[in-house]
Parts: sequence; C-alpha cells; structure tokens
Amino acid sequence: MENAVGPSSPSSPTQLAEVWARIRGRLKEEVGEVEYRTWLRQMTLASVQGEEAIILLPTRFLRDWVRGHYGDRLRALWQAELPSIRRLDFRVMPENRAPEPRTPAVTDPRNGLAHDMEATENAGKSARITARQLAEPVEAAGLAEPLGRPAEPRAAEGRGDWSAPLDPRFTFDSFVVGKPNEFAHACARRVAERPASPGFNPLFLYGGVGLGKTHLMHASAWAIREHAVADGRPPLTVAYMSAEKFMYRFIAALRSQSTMEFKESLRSVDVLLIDDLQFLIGKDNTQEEFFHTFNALIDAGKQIIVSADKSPSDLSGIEDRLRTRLGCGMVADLHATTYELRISILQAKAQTQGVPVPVKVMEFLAHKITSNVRELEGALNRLIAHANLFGRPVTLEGAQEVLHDILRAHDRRVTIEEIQKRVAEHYNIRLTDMSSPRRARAVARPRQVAMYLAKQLTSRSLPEIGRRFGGRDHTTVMHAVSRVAELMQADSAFAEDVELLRRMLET
Ligand SMILES: Nc1ncnc2c1ncn2[C@@H]1O[C@H](COP(=O)(O)OP(=O)(O)OP(=O)(O)O)[C@@H](O)[C@H]1O
Repeated sequence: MENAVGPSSPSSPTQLAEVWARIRGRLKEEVGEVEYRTWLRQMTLASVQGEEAIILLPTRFLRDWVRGHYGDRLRALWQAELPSIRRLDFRVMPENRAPEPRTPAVTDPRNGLAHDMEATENAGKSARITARQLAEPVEAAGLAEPLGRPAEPRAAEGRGDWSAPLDPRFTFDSFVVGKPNEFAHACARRVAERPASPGFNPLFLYGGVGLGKTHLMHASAWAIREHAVADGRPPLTVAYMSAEKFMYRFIAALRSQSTMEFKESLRSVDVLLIDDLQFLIGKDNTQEEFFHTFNALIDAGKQIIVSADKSPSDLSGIEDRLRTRLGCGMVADLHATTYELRISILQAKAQTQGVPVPVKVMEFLAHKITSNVRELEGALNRLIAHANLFGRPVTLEGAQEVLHDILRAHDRRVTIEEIQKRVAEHYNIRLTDMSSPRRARAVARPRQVAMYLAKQLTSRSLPEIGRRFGGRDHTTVMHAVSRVAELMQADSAFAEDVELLRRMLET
C-alpha cells in the first residue's frame, strides 16, 4: 500500500483510515443519513497513491452516480484533509467488475425507472435493480439468474418516483438464520412462496434497529418475483418505500393536485413493501391515506409487507383501525442477536468477501459489538478494507487498533446525568431545570431534548427516565421523544443541533 506523499501525508495506516472516516462523516452530515445510506455507504477507500485516492464502489451504476453527484465534493473534502490529494479515481470493486456497456447509463435513478442497465445485467447480485425493472417482461427476465436480467431500458413512463430500488444484496441466500430470527425468516419465506395467502397478508416484521427487517422484506420481494417468472406467470410489480417517503409523496401529490395519480400508481402494484412504519406515528392524514391504500391492495389480493420498530399493538400514535388491520395477517419479530448468530453472520460475511478472518477476531467482534448486525457488518467490512488497503492479514491486534473508536463507543455508557448536563450547557439553562416543574418553553424544550437523547443513548426505560427528570410520568417522556422526533423532521437546524449533541455525548 502506498500512502499519500507530501507534508500533510498521514504517517500511518491508522491515520489514513481516520482521514477517510472523517471525510465520510462530513459528507454524511452534509447530505443527510438517508442520502448517505442510499448512495455513499458502500464506498471503500482502496489506496492512496501519490496525488490520487482510489475509491471503490460495488457496481458501475453506483460508481458513476457517486462520481457524478458527489465527486467534486469528495475531492474538496480530501483536499481539506490532505492537500496533496489532487485526484480521485472511482472504480468498481474488482470482483464485481462488469464488461463495458453497449448502452450508456440512462436517466436519473431517483425516479425509480432506469439506471445502468447492462451493469445490472452483468453484475448480477451486485447491482441495484429498481422495482420498475422487477416488472420487466418474462422473456427478458433470464430464469437462470437468481435476480433475473432486466430488459432494455424503456423510456420513462411517468410512473412517478415513489418506489425505491430493492437492494440486490438482500436475498434469502445472504440471510443467516438463527434462533432470534428464525420465525421471521420462515414467515418471509412462506410469503415469498405463496404471496397474499390468508393469514400471511400483511406480513408485519418488527424489531430493533439493524436486525434484518429490510433485508427480509427485500428477500421476499426478490423471491416472489423469481417464482412468478419461473412459473411463467405475468411479471409482478413490486414497490418498496419507507413510510417517510410514502408521506412525502402523498404530500407532494396533494400539493400538485395529483392524488388520483398517486393512488392509482400505488394501487396498481402486486406487492407493496413499506419500511419503518413507525414514521407515521402522529401523521393522521398520511395514516388515513395509507389505510385506504392498504385496504384496496389487500382486497385486491395483493401482498403487503410492513416493517416497524414495534409490534402493531405497541404502535401508539397509529390509529386503532390501522393497527388492527396491520396485525390481522402475520406478525413476526426479530429479536436481538445472540452470540452464536453473530458468529455465524461474521463467518458468512467473511466468506463472501473471500478474506480469511481468524476465529479469534470473529469471537472478539461478536463479544464486543452486540447492538445490531449493521454495526457488526460495518466493523468487519472496515477490517477487511483495511487489510486490503495495506496488504496485511486481519489480526486481533489490528482489529483492536482499527476499530478503537467503535469499541470505545461500545465500552462507553452514557449516563442520564451526563446527558442532562451537556444539554443544559448547550442551551444555557440551569442543570436544576432538567428536573424542575417549570414549563416555559426555554427550559421545557431543552428538557425534552435531554429526554429524547436519554431514550436514544441509554437503555433506561421510559418510567426510569421520567423519574430522573423530576419524577415525571412515562407518558411525558414518551411525548417528549415523539415531539423532538417530529421537530427534527420539520426543522433541519433543530435536527442538526440534536445530532450534534448526540455526537458529543457518544464520543
Ligand atoms: N441474519 C442476517 N444475516 C445476514 N445479514 C444480516 C442479517 N441481519 C441483518 N443483516 C444485515 O445487517 C444490515 C442491517 O439490516 P437491515 O437494514 O435489514 O436492518 P433493519 O432491521 O431494517 O434496520 P432499521 O431498523 O435500521 O431499518 C444489512 O446489511 C443486513 O444485510
């Protein structure tokens, strides 16, 4: 591995990794979590050679997109960190590289209609395929390929931009089954085999962050589509979107007086996947629209799969009639991972990447990173990227060094007192006001922020948090948490403030 040269070069691999982590962190702050997760999360730094940093992406489509949309910004961020870097070279990860295209990439992928079709065709599971393409004709679908091969790009047909791409990595093949997720997995498989059968419609998947809800949803959708193709049935339309996106599309349709079009486009799908339904809590109008869409699809014998962080009965803030409907199919939860499942997942992921990872390192990770699979996967990817970058094997010592920041965050327990102190300082109020009965907004809002952060950053229950804030009731805490979440959605400056506090508390 060649490091950067020049006066501002990092002197060690760890420093370079830190530079890269900072650049990613900044970009994430600038573009926001959702955009970052969609387009940028899969970037890997391959090497720094002289004036050039080489960045890898899993597909040609993503490479072109990232280069086209974020290339300049990334270069500026690199220059701010290491002025010696003058160029960025975006490449497709070698194992995913596909032959050059016969046709160029087409149209904006955000409209859910088209992308670098041939990259998808050639890269198989490594490419992103839009929901629209799931509905491509059978002849073009290629039965031999698990994901099918999309047809030639069509002209945009104005189906709206309500559907997001399914993630080609999220299949049943890549899902590791263990005790905590076996029931949810069995349900998702059952739905994939016989969609829209009574008792399994809707399928409601719930569980904590990063435990595989989205993965299972997408896996079902891929499989439903494959089965239809294999049985020679007409192609199915699968639409996937977050509840948040549903709301924004709905609002946009209201504004542009095109609600009929919105309704029709949604009601014409065969399978509807809605992620993170909890976002609709307190959004009564959107809930109502969703309720009607839901009923229309179920009545028409279409499959719906929904994910959320809580079971239907615990989704307070969602109208009763919708909660009842959501719970009337199959409800399956994903439990927190066990040590055994974490080890199995690490083994599977390391094997896919083709990099030997010593058992000791896997045990270490499985012991240390217990929160969710996303973090576990992220840590492993970082180790592997590091090993590739510097041409060294993965070792336990290396892992401790490379992951020191993640491990520190996991070792660290933020206390409610620290949160109160930090928030009080930030908003310039007295610490005692955290537990005082004062209700003036100048103190009530910071208090709500502190309650929200206490819920996010500690494992304390709502009643316990309430007790620490001057003996308040758990419903007050609950209200504070949803109010702050709502304000964060509506006011980006406020959201930034809260995120900043969270970061300060986490480090
Ligand atoms: N059992 C598993 N086997 C393999 N990979 C898994 C498993 N569970 C989760 N993952 C991986 O962990 C990451 C996070 O999973 P996913 O996005 O599905 O979580 P989620 O429950 O939808 O989280 P969120 O609540 O944040 O939306 C994904 O990369 C997914 O592939």
